[in-house]
Amino acid sequence: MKTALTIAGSDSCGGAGIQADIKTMTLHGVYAMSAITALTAQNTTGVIGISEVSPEFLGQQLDCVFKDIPPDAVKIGMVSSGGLIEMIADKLKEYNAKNIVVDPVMVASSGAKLISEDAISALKEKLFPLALILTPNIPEAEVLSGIKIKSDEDMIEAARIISDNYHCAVLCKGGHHKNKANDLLYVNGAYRWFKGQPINNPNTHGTGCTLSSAIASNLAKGYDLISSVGRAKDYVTGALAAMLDLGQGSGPLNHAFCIHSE
Ligand SMILES: Nc1ncnc2c1ncn2[C@@H]1O[C@H](COP(=O)(O)OP(=O)(O)OP(=O)(O)O)[C@@H](O)[C@H]1O
Ligand SMILES: Cc1ncc(COP(=O)(O)O)c(N)n1
Repeated sequence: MKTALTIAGSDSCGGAGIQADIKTMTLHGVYAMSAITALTAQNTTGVIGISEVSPEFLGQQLDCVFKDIPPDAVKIGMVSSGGLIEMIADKLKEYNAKNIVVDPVMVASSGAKLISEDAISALKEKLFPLALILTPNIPEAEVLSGIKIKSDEDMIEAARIISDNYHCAVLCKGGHHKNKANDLLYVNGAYRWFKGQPINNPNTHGTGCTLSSAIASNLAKGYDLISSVGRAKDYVTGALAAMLDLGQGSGPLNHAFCIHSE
């Protein structure tokens, strides 16, 4: 069985973060492991508390995983401080981790800030250079590229700037852009669109976490980067199109849409 590790925050309502990642990896037939960076108290209406682990404890979790069951792919999500990011970068280098997918989570869809300013520079300096692919949404791509994104051409230019700076592939997600369903992959100096039909579903909590862990799952299974992105996009589309409606705010996806429970 192929294996994958998520390094991310726990989401008490189960739709994003570690919980979304473990569901996604499991539904891909991949054995899921976790190293938790922070506990969040949140639901579909917002985040009310964040309790970070210490860098030392995160390091212990990573040692336990890598020394025992080395993952075939690693997904990194919410990491809210510079010290945690440095620890992750040191351990990924120490264990020569492969197939690293970084989702530079900055703000929750409910509006809560999930990262400190010092962590953004640590992400750029320490973690991005280790990544195979970064998966920013539009606001994150604006912060990382330094340009405003208003058009499809701006998405291409932002992804190019980020890819050139950190020497990795960049998937600029279009959920915050006009038609909501078109993502742009920039890799090795060329771009490719992954287009979808916009789904009229306000319940999008965790779409970004789900997409990045689906990419990691497919990489773990041996698919190349372009196939992994295409397959991950199809999975998110299916989970969104299943129209699960839970909670009072922007609810979670149905990660198990492909299993019929009745
Ligand atoms: N209404 C929609 N219809 C179809 N696909 C969508 C829709 N909204 C988002 N997506 C897809 O979901 C994925 C995540 O995109 P998005 O830009 O929302 O990321 P994000 O902001 O990181 O997500 P999150 O909601 O977890 O913060 C992308 O593949 C995007 O195309
Ligand atoms: C622990 C954790 N990680 C990531 C997100 C972002 O996901 P979303 O933007 O869908 O709320 C989140 N809300 N919580």
